[in-house]
Amino acid sequence: MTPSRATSEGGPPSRSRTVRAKAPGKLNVSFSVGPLREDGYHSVASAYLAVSLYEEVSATSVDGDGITVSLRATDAPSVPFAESMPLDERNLAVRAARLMADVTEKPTGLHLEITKRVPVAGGMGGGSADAAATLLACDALWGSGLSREELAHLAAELGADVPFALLGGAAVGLGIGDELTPALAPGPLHWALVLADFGLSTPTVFSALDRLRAARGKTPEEPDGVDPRILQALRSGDAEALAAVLRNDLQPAALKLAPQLADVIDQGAEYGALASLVSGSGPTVAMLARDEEHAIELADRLAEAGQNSLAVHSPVHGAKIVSDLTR
Ligand SMILES: C[C@@](CO)(OP(=O)(O)O)[C@H](O)COP(=O)(O)OP(=O)(O)OC[C@H]1O[C@@H](n2ccc(N)nc2=O)[C@H](O)[C@@H]1O
Ligand SMILES: Nc1ncnc2c1ncn2[C@@H]1O[C@H](COP(=O)(O)OP(=O)(O)O)[C@@H](O)[C@H]1O
Repeated sequence: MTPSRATSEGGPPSRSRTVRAKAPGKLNVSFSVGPLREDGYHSVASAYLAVSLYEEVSATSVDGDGITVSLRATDAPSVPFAESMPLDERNLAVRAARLMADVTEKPTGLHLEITKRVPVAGGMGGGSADAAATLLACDALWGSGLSREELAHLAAELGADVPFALLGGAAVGLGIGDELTPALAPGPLHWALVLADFGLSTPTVFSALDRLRAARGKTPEEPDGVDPRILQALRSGDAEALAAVLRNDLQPAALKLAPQLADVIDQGAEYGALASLVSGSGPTVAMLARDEEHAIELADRLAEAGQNSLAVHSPVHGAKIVSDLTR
């Protein structure tokens, strides 16, 4: 889609500059959920891994003021209903640009074009990756010169997962998932992902978990960090050790809302995945493989069986600038 561009009437078209940035989707290889807090969030302990599925955002300076956004047709045919992404002020990339403009007191006049590769509402933080890439792109475009730390503060205002999309690699997230400590994970770890043809809303999945716990008379404890065995498995890049300790407290709630995901998890076991896990609030299912060849083989078999699947690796870098062009 071509960005609509307002030019000053009668005058020559202004030169425009485009900064392109990319940021990765994520998996939570461990996700412990504590009690519901007064602000509507849950305290969590998350072990994040950035995966090789990247969102890209092109930020172009345009005449006039206002922020517009469009979806770029992607070369990855696998993103289900990418067009369901909101193309207005609700878009996380637009919210990120608006926040940058407010904080740095820059005039807006901006068009954002998003290349979507991470499934929408898939539990892989695609919108968060768009927000992180936008923060970086706008910082460069407007010459704001914010530090990584200042950008991380802005990221946390946009959503629990946004700081990790900025950081990338592997990290432990406490608080609501936004208080990050990088983790050692030389990797590589290889996965087959199964993308669903529907989305799950993050708040709905958290609420479903609260209801499941209430029905069982369970009061959740404050999470006291990530299981050291997870961090050890990440440090050693040992896929089999990691497979034995993967954890996602949201999984039972996602399965309650979308029972068909249990079949996908069973399929992973049948096809020889080391372990299968719902990613974040779902519905994407991540299957851990022994190595790259195994991940590709798994993804191929799943595709033959009619699933929308692809192989990815982790960890990968966080948000970064890809190009900076003036035309
Ligand atoms: C579950 C996780 C796991 O990484 O990812 P996704 O499955 O969404 O990708 C995250 O916690 C999601 O992070 P993110 O998607 O950025 O959440 P936000 O926009 O900040 O919050 C959306 C809503 O989710 C719920 N929420 C989110 C984070 C958290 N620690 N507790 C919550 O209860 C709240 O209802 C909140 O209003
Ligand atoms: N840039 C964006 N990309 C995707 N979804 C977005 C974006 N901005 C806002 N949204 C809204 O946020 C919801 C969840 O976004 P997403 O990050 O894709 O999933 P998840 O939170 O499951 O990782 C979507 O259903 C969509 O309505």
